[in-house]
Amino acid sequence: MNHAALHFVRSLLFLPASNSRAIEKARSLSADLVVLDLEDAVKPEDKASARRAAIEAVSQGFEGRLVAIRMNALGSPWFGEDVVALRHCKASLVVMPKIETRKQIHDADRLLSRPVLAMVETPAGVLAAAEIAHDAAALVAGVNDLSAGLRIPAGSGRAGLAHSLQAIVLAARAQGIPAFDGVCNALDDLDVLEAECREGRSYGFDGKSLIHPSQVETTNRLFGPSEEEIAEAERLIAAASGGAERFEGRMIEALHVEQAEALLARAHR
Ligand SMILES: CC(C)(COP(=O)(O)OP(=O)(O)OC[C@H]1O[C@@H](n2cnc3c(N)ncnc32)[C@H](O)[C@@H]1OP(=O)(O)O)[C@@H](O)C(=O)NCCC(=O)NCCSC(=O)C[C@H](O)C(=O)O
Ligand SMILES: [Mg+2]
Repeated sequence: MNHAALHFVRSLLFLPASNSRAIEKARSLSADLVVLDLEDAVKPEDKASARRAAIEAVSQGFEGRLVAIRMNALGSPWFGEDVVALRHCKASLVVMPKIETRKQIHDADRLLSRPVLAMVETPAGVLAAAEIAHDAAALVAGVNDLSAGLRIPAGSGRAGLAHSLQAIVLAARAQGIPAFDGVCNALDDLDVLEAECREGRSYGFDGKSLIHPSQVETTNRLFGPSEEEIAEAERLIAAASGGAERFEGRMIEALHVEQAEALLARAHR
């Protein structure tokens, strides 16, 4: 399912819907999409109050920015009540964790009547990503669950995730939907975040999932076109005359003009 505004999202800020201060803080931040979490960030005893808080928060609006609610997983004790509550709430988007089949998204889409972002965060989910992407509004990598599922030792970096992350981008691109990288757990080291943003963008991700306000600026900057990229795109469009030709020491064709135009549209947005 296509949801146009999602194509311009660089930053998805997750926060526990049980944390009222974080909800208030998120209203003043420049995250492109705020995700109010009902799943892993919320303790079992707080699930019901977090659900009420999330619904109340979206009913108040979010200063014009996109807002989603991440439900509890299918098969969890809270899924049914989440569905009932979300059906009538004002969240424009829903995030579903631990998706492993296309049917799960298809059914949820019908039940909830709004676009569903599918989190791909299990080995089975990665293997089914190409199918899931048919009915999802976007794919979101869940790197914490995926690392656990793949038995990647803690602290060993993202090398072991590369194949899965690239499979997620490939699946999303094949269906023309956005793909978002997973979170960076390092809260106090923006160099680690910056390296992850650069790597994620080099894989083709459109943006990244975040867990703290301090991560928003870096992510928006690195997933948005830079001044240099914008200037180069403008020069390329001005110089291009049709087929294959030389431009600043490299070969360009019509597809490079299309890429430059897409980059300028993203920058303008
Ligand atoms: C990680 C945290 C628990 C850290 O909390 P804490 O140390 O208390 O934060 P600070 O004191 O630095 O907070 C400063 C102020 O900023 C607000 N804040 C903190 N985090 C957020 C946020 N995410 N969004 C908005 N505002 C936030 C605090 O309220 C403070 O405000 P104030 O009191 O007014 O000064 C915490 O950052 C946190 O809970 N982060 C989000 C965790 C989360 O949502 N996790 C679930 C998604 S991640 C995931 O699992 C993805 C996937 O499923 C996977 O498997 O990978
Ligand atoms: Mg997860």
